[in-house]
Amino acid sequence: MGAGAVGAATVLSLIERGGMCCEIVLIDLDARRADGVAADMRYATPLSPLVEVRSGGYDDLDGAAVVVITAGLNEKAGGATDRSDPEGRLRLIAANARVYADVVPRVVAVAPEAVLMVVTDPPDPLADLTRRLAGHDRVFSTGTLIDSLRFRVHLADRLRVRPRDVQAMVVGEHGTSEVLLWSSASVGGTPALDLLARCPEPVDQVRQDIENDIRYANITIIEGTGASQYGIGVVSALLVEAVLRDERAVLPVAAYYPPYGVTLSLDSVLGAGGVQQMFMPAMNEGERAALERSVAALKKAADRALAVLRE
Ligand SMILES: NC(=O)c1ccc[n+]([C@@H]2O[C@H](COP(=O)([O-])OP(=O)(O)OC[C@H]3O[C@@H](n4cnc5c(N)ncnc54)[C@H](O)[C@@H]3O)[C@@H](O)[C@H]2O)c1
Repeated sequence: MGAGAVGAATVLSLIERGGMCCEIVLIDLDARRADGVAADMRYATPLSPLVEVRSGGYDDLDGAAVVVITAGLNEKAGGATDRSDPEGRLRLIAANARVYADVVPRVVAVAPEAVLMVVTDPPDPLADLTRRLAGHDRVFSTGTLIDSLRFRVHLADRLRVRPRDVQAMVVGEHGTSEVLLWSSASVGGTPALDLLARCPEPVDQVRQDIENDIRYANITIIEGTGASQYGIGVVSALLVEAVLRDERAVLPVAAYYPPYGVTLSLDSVLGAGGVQQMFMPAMNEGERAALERSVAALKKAADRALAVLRE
């Protein structure tokens, strides 16, 4: 759902990773856009493992295993590109909640068994709204996986190692209140903070710089290209695969966590049916307090999303 920048990047990544999907249908309010993107992608399929890519309408979701929802305003269109604005992506909540109030019931009517993956910003409160609209729990959002990858990339840069070998996680909101788990970040078996302490720059300054790079990465990208799309496209394709293959992959994606009564990212086990279990990762006192603040921000945001249903 949504054949814009993120939807298109997700489909391209699914085609290139290959082999998981036999049929991909692109749907957009702008049917000509969905037609154009699908036609463009289809011409690449002779070079990929067998997959059918086409545009369609809601009826074509009959039997879908996963529905990826990227429909809605992005940060640039919704005026959420000011680094000094504590709201960040939450500025998009009312507009995109209205889009979801339109889209989700129609998706669920045709594809009642599908797992619903929320990508549209702000993804965590929109996942709460989606659960409510869908009337089931097979709902998750891409959460802070993209932020965690950004954390790994920036740490790797500073430490001059490859990002694949850095373990680092961001939890809570995919947004300004997100929490970087510095206390457990590591390279091989060594704490990342110990390694940073060997670098010439003061550790506090490096931490601050990395936090800013991650928290506002979307804005940096948008200033250059108008839409953050390629990284999230790869992430979305990987998550679709984890569901279709019942991988039980442990990833920081967001799902409803009953002890907090809200959707947020923790260690989530992703497989058939969506998120199957969630664990609270190890964190120090400061990180725990920051997570509580993120939960409070997410609860308010979820209420704002639900308020759209009462309009
Ligand atoms: N979760 C993440 O980490 C992450 C990362 C990047 C972008 N995003 C978000 O993803 C969303 C999409 O971004 P984009 O850059 O692709 O935007 P875009 O404007 O390129 O595409 C959005 C598409 O949604 C369609 N749309 C709008 N309302 C619709 C409706 N009611 N039914 C069907 N289609 C509808 C539009 O026609 C458009 O083609 C934004 O909210 C953006 O902020 C999230």
